[in-house]
Amino acid sequence: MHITDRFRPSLALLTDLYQLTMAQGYWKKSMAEQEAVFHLYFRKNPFSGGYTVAAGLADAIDYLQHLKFTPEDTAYLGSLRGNRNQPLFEAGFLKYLEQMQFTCDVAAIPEGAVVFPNEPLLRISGPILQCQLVETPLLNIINFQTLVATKATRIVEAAQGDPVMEFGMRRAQGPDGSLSASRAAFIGGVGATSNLLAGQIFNIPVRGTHAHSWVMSFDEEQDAFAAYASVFPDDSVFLVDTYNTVAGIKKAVEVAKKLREQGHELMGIRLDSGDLAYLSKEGRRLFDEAGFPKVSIVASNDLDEYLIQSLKLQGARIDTWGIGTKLVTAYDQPALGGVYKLAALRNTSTGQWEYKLKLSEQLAKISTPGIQQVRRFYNEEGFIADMIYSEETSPTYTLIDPNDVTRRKIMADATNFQDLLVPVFHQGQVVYQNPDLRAIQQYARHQVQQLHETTRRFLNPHVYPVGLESHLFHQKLEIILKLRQGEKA
Ligand SMILES: Nc1ncnc2c1ncn2[C@@H]1O[C@H](COP(=O)(O)OP(=O)(O)OP(=O)(O)O)[C@@H](O)[C@H]1O
Ligand SMILES: O=P(O)(O)OC[C@H]1O[C@H](OP(=O)(O)OP(=O)(O)O)[C@H](O)[C@@H]1O
Ligand SMILES: O=C(O)c1cccnc1
Repeated sequence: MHITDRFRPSLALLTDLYQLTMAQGYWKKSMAEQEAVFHLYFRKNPFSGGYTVAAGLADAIDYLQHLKFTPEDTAYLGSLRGNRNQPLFEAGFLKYLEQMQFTCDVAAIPEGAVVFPNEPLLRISGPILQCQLVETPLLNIINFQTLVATKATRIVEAAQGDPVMEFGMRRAQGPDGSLSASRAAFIGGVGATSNLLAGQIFNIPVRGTHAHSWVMSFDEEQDAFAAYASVFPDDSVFLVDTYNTVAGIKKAVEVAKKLREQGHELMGIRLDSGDLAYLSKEGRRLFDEAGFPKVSIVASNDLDEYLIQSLKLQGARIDTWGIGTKLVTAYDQPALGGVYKLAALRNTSTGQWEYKLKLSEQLAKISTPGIQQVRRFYNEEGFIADMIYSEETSPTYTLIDPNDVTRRKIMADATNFQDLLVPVFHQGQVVYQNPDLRAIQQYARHQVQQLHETTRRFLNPHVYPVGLESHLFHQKLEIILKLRQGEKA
C-alpha cells in the first residue's frame, strides 16, 4: 500500500495550475507529443550534512501509475475561468486530458541510496506535456521523504545502535505529512513508530508508552503506574516525570518489584523533561540497585541528532530514543529544495536531441543538460566519487567539478562502478519492483556505511566528489557561452 492510495480514484489535479496551462499551450501549439527529458535533483545536502538519503520513489511510482484525469477532474478544470470570465481550458484539450495515458520512460535512483547535490534522482523522458504535468507532485513526494529519511539517518547515526522510535505525528505537517514522515523515518533507520496508520499501511513496527494525562488522572502517581501495569503487565513503560522525576523513578521501582512478584517484568521508564543525562544515570542506578538491570530507559523531549550526541558525551544511560518534532518536521531545514529541470528536447525536424539548460547568475544554479546517468566509483573501502554523464556519449573517466573547473579527478584505474539510475517505467509501464520497506532500510544503512566517516560527520563534513564527465562538462560550457552571447545581442 502507498500513501497516495488514500487519495484515489484520482490524483491528477495534485499539481500546480501552471502545469495545466502550459499543457494546454503545448497541446494547442502541437508540441504536446514532442519528446523531452527532465531531471529531478537538489543542489545542497540538507542540514549542512555531507550526504542525502533518497526516499519516496515507491509513492512516486504509485502516483505515476495511476495518473488519469477523471470526468470529475476535467469538469472542474472546465469550470475555471480567466480574467474575462472566459473558460480557461478548451473542451478539446479537456477531452485530450481524459484520453491521455502515461507513456513516459522513467529512470530513478532506488530508495535508500545515498545521493549528492546535482545528481538526478529521477529522469523522466517522453511527451513534454506529460513530463511537465508531473513535476510538482514528484517534487512534493521526493523532496519531503528524502529530507526526512536523511534526518532520520543522522539521528540513528547519533544513537550509535540504540533503538530510535518515531513519535512525531502530533507535530507533523498534516495527516499525509505524518504518514510520509513515518515511512521516510523508517527508511532512515528508525525502528518503530507510534503512528498506527503508518504501521498498518507500511508494516512498520508500532511502539508506545503512555502520556502524562494517565498519571494525572489518578490521585497518586504510584497508583497510575500500578493500574497501567495491571492492564499491560508485560508491556509497560512508565512516564516518570509528571511531578518529581526522581520520586517518580522510585515509585516505578516499587511497582516493578510488585510486578515481579506476580511473574512479570517492567519493560522500562520514560524521561520527558529535566536533565536527561543526570536523570538517566540516576534512574539506571536506582533500578540496578533494586535488581532491575534490564529495565530500559527511554528518553524524549525535543531531541535531535545534536542532543543525542551531547547526551552520549555526557555519559547518559539512555537505552532508547523517542523522537518527534525535530524528525518529522525536519526542524532545522524544513525543505530539501529539489528542482525539476528540462535537459533535452527532441528536434522534430532532425530527430536529434537538443540539449537545454537554465542560466543563472550563480554558476551552481545553472542546470545540466543531457540525458543524464550517474556512475558511482567504489572500492572495498567504500564509495570514491560519482560522475554525471550523458547516456548519449560513451563516458570518459575524467570528472570535472562544475563549480570549479580546476578541480578534476581521473578515475581511469577504478574498475568498480555502478550506474545508479535504473529503469522504472518503460513507455508508461512499470518495469521496477519496489523492494520491501525493511530491505530499503537495510540498503540505506549499508549505503551510509560506504561513506567515509569524514563525509558522515555532522560538523563541516568532507565534500564527497561529484563531477561532470568531461564531454558533458564541455557540452554544458559550450551551451552556456552560446546563451551568454545571445544575452549580449
Ligand atoms: N543533559 C542535557 N544536556 C543538554 N540538553 C538537555 C539535557 N537534558 C535535557 N536537555 C534538552 O534541553 C531542552 C530543555 O529541556 P527541559 O526539560 O529543561 O525543558 P522543558 O522541555 O521546557 O521542560 P518541561 O517539559 O518540564 O517544561 C530539551 O530539548 C531537552 O531535550
Ligand atoms: O518531544 P518530541 O521529540 O516532539 O517527541 C514527542 C513528544 O510528544 C509528547 O509530548 P506531549 O507534551 O505532546 O504529550 P505528553 O503529555 O504525552 O508528554 C511526548 O511526551 C514527547 O515529548
Ligand atoms: O508512546 C509514546 O510515548 C509517545 C507517543 C507519541 C508522542 N510522544 C510519546
